[in-house]
Amino acid sequence: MSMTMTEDHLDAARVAAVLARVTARRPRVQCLTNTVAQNITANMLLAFGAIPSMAIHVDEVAAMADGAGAILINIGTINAESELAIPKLLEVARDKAKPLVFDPVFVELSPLRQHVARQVLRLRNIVVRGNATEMTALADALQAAREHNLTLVTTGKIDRIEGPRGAFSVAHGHPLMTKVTGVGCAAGALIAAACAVESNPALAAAAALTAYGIAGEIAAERSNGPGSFTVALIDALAGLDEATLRARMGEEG
Ligand SMILES: Nc1ncnc2c1ncn2[C@@H]1O[C@H](COP(=O)(O)OP(=O)(O)OP(=O)(O)O)[C@@H](O)[C@H]1O
Ligand SMILES: Cc1ncsc1CCO
Ligand SMILES: [Mg+2]
Repeated sequence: MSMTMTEDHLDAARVAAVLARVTARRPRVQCLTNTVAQNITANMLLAFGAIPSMAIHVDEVAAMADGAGAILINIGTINAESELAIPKLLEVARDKAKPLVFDPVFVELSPLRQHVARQVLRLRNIVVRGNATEMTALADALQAAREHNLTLVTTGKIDRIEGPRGAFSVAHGHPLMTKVTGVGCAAGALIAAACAVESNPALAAAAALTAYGIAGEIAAERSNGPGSFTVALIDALAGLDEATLRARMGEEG
């Protein structure tokens, strides 16, 4: 997606303020996500200070989402049952005005995923987080959905965030983040947790991705490859403080 707005500036204090609200309020994020990324997503949410719930049964997802601070829908391993659970989550998000983050995993690869993504994109006020391939495959539907307050988050070497109330670029992170499956999926969950405590979704996404990217930079310095990087990423996210954010964001002195 091309940037059409002047970008906002994010400083360490604003990131730290969002992180502090997550830690203080411990929002629960109801995640309907893929079977590959469930574990890393739940652990990353805990490291971030949030509470994961990974319920998937079609007859209980609405109840589970009802008291949650935010909802994540990720179609990475969509199956016949989760296809039916998705509309139930959309209904709760709409009726209870809950933040909803949608991750259109591999939407470029199948007509079913295209169909489901377009159903989800009919909902107002959602955040869509995908990589460049996924966001490009949905370009027309994303463009149309901007009419109803969509926030677009395209991750990669530089994360691009664009919503009705602001636009940000986040240049933090490390290439090892692409060598562990589910790191992108977990990013969507962190954005959802931030949206539970920050009403501007673009700011919430930028704060979450800045924290995640900086945790990735720290983890890369402490690890020897993708396996140890995964553990180090969880540790680094859990250990982030405002002084570290300031130093990594060039605000020292
Ligand atoms: N080349 C890179 N350098 C630094 N950070 C990166 C790079 N590529 C991705 N990231 C970071 O990795 C995280 C995941 O983004 P990515 O775009 O790789 O997700 P994804 O492709 O959906 O991943 P997956 O589906 O495998 O979980 C983001 O926080 C992003 O900023
Ligand atoms: C590898 C994989 N396959 C379906 S979902 C997933 C996790 C990364 O998106
Ligand atoms: Mg992905």
